[in-house]
Amino acid sequence: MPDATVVHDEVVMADGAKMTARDVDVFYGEKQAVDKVSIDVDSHYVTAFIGPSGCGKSTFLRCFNRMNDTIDIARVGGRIELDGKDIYDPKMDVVQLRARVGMVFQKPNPFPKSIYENIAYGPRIHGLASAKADMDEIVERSLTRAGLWNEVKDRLDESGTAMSGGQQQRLCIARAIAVDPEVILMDEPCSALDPIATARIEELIDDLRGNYAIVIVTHNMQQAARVSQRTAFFHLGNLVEYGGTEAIFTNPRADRTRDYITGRFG
Ligand SMILES: Nc1ncnc2c1ncn2[C@@H]1O[C@H](COP(=O)(O)OP(=O)(O)OP(=O)(O)O)[C@@H](O)[C@H]1O
Repeated sequence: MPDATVVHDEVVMADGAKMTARDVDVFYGEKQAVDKVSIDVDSHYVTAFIGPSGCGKSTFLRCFNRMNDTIDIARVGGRIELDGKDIYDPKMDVVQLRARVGMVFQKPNPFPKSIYENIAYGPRIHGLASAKADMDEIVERSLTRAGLWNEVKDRLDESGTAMSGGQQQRLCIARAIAVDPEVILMDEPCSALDPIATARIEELIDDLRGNYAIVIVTHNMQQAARVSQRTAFFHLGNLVEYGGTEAIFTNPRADRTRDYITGRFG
């Protein structure tokens, strides 16, 4: 029986959370990867999920927009709500859910289409633009927000896959933004990037903060400390401790958190 999660007062939300997870379990076949995890995600902050490799942080992240549905052997239990609505309700439209809860992956994965089409695809299938001028505006706004417009405005017809890795990742963030999400999930978004491209993504995350609830999985503790205001520490499928980032890094309360932060394991 794991110890109960240590939850700091700072992360208890008076005015309701954007997303909540309650007693979430995930199994891959017989193997349990996430064990009774409960957490609230605030819309105003960046929340970092940290912990040693294999602790279940990516698996848990994928529960928030039902990405685990795409893995045959994955089974999710417990309850996850977005604005108080059960996202695993059979009536939930998963395509709609994934527009509201967007995702950016470890490896930039632009479509093999033009830069313009990478952004326009989502708004088109969701019917967000009726005229070409509306679509042009969405494309410009999304690329501007992702800090990419000035670099690409004269080559919107070029392929998204011909850009640098860092630009591709910002394109993927622009693509997520284009459908007006409320939550953006980022699964190790910088792990394939060099330090300069990483710094730009970290700045971008900071710029986006407040407009979207952002949840980022990272095994880079310095990155979690730089970009997040909330940190959740996972170990062996358990959520060990959840609190303000500064408190987690300077004054952790659980022994397992302290050992990880001070480099004693993981
Ligand atoms: N598609 C899958 N099929 C079977 N087992 C999986 C699958 N994905 C993850 N696992 C297992 O679930 C556990 C948790 O993995 P997960 O990737 O969520 O951890 P993580 O904390 O994000 O690790 P990392 O930082 O290495 O990505 C691990 O034991 C992993 O081997």
